[in-house]
Amino acid sequence: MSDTSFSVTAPGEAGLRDFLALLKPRVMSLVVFTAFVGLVVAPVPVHPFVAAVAILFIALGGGAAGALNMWYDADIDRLMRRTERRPVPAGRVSEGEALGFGLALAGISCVMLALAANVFAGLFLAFTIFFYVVVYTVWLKRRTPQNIVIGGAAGAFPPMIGWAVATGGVSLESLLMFALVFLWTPPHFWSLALFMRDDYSRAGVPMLTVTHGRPAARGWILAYTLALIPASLALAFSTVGGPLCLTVAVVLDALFLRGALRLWRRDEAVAEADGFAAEKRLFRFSLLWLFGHFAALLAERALHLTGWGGWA
Ligand code: HEM
Ligand SMILES: CC(C)=CCC/C(C)=C/CC/C(C)=C/COP(=O)(O)OP(=O)(O)O
Repeated sequence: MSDTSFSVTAPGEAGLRDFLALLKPRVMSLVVFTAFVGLVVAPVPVHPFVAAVAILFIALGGGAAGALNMWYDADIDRLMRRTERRPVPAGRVSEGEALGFGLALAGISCVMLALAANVFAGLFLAFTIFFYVVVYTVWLKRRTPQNIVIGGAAGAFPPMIGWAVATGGVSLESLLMFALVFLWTPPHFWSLALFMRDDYSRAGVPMLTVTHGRPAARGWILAYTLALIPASLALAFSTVGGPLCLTVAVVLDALFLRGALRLWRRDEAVAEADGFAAEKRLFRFSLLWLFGHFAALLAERALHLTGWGGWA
């Protein structure tokens, strides 16, 4: 995420980089990539200009959600080392500016997506922003360790939005892409929460590692990784998958499972002593895992256009 972006501006003096940081550009890059793949693999071709405009507004909508999240979370972001330098807690952007910026961008992106693509896609983007900001950030994040499981749905909607841009609707394939991101979110986030537990504890955010301890989180990471495997294979065998997707899925799933098993077996004292190296590795690998699956869908589609790829 973009909280690591530094600015030379003094407190109260917002620079362009600060407003860019409000969009959480690093996280949103993968969100937007999954939306792009959802759009491209759909069976209805989209004019390249419409596709480019749609992706731009999905990116801006995702960024708006990030800005609204940072507006609401400024108090807890101030208490965590990872987030204390963000524009709002650091005082470079006021809460009012972040709120206004987020709301304006959210409104513009949803309306423009509805006009450029279709009303369903625009409403779906609005619902996703609502889900991330209101359901996850405002309602669940500070209340329950299930926050990221339920709230994670927001991050899983973008490939469905991409699909909706092309088709105007929902399908089994777009639901399988949703399931892939939805089941991936807990191992993605909880592996990070294993080595960031103290930050969340300081801020009073009830992440699983704080409320139930690290050993429980290790067990849940393994459980979700096991659930992720059938979802990834089902997607590979669907109409948007093919032999390439299946190969990538088998390799990445095996590596993810190996990493999750390793974390599960780890002794807490050993993990603490080596600075949570294996946990950090699995977190980084989770990003590669998701990117790899969606890149494989894209490659399968490209092969399909040349007469190869796909199951048919
Ligand atoms: C509720 C769901 C999620 C939670 C709680 C979560 C949480 C986090 C956190 C706390 C970080 C560390 C960011 C930092 O450097 O400060 C992170 C990194 C990241 N997340 Fe997630 N995440 C979620 C869903 C997603 C989704 C759906 C995607 C993309 C599809 C995603 C992509 C990324 C990426 C690309 C990074 C690395 C950013 C970097 O390079 O620093 N995350 N996530
Ligand atoms: C198109 C669209 C609207 C997309 C939204 C996609 C989305 C919800 C992605 C989730 C990304 C994320 C960083 C969640 C963590 O928030 P956090 O508040 O727990 O993380 P933080 O502590 O780093 O702020």
